Amino acid sequence: MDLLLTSEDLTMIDYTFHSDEPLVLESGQVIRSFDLAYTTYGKLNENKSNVVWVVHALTGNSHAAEWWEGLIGEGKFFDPSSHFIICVNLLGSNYGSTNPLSTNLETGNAYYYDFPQVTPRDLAASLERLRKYLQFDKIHTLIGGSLGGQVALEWAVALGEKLENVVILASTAKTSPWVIGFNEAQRMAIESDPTWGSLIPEAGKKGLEAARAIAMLSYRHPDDLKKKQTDAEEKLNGFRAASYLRYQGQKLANRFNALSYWILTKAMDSQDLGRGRGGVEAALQSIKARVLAVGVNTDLLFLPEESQFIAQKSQRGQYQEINSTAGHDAFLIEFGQLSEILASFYKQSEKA
Ligand SMILES: CC(=O)SCCNC(=O)CCNC(=O)[C@H](O)C(C)(C)COP(=O)(O)OP(=O)(O)OC[C@H]1O[C@@H](n2cnc3c(N)ncnc32)[C@H](O)[C@@H]1OP(=O)(O)O
Ligand SMILES: N[C@@H](CCO)C(=O)O
Repeated sequence: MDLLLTSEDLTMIDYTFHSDEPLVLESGQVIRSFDLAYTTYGKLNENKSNVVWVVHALTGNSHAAEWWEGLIGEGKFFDPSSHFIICVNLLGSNYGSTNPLSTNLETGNAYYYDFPQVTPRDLAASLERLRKYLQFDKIHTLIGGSLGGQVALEWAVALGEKLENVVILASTAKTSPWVIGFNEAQRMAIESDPTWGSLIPEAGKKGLEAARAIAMLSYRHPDDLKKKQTDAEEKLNGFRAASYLRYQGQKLANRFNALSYWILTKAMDSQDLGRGRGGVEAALQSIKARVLAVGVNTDLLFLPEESQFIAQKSQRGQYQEINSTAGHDAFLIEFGQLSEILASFYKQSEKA
């Protein structure tokens, strides 16, 4: 496909990529064919050297300029007038890519609970299909946070010299028991929904509300809740923090599917960059690109030490920290700091 011809202006364009070639997953299972919904912003330059590939987090979608509005857009750090920005809805997610509600070609019915387990490495392999299709021999920057960072790290190892810079935000090279525990508690909440197990698209919806409420406690910091959810008046019931979590649960359940949530939290759990590569350190050392790992000082989920480790063990790694009371989700919120951190990272590469 010639994106030089299709991206004549700087507006957002939505596409769907279809792969007919079977994808063999780490588990040994095979997805016979799949779709990836993706969105581009800006215009590819002639030597295709301005590609910025964004990988979204757990419940994100390909509309990166919406959920990262402080970072992508006219006058923003990643400006479509100079960068060609692409973001793909991850396989398994319900924003247009093949997911548990899609048709399983083996049966002719929707996958539902038969959707195969996917890992961040599998998700990276699906992105690689699209890169080849688009004939991008180089990616200038690959950037992702949280689950998106896990996928980006996996892809950075596989891309080798084809990748120049990788930015990993609030993420990890190997999922900690703490994160797996949070995710398991959320899946237990989904399982306890009496509709879970039935073949309806809304299966597990109430359970997903509870799962998101649990997750929010890991995405925020106690100081953030104290600042925003303290009750002014004396009371015995009806606390702000309680209605906040209930609201957040409903907000997610109204836009996200519990089966996709299940698949993607399982993917998050399974991250081990060193699997089959002689360990995590060896895998990080094998990355050829410059690596910027960014932690959040108040992240209670993916700890800053995990980002520091990525930077320390990568050959060309550096660490920066976001200071925020927002907790883990600061990578989706603190645009000013993120822009400064990125500017300083690229400035150094100009000097090198
Ligand atoms: C269609 C799509 O949305 S696509 C996917 C986009 N999402 C993503 O990519 C995922 C990444 N984004 C996120 O996780 C989030 O949007 C974040 C982290 C960036 C910001 O989170 P938010 O929920 O907007 O912020 P915050 O935690 O401050 O909560 C604010 C919301 O809670 C509501 N709220 C705050 N306090 C209370 C309370 N005590 N009781 C009830 N509701 C409350 C606010 O009214 C506000 O509601 P709104 O979202 O309807 O405007
Ligand atoms: N808040 C993020 C998850 C944390 O990385 C999301 O909903 O995708």
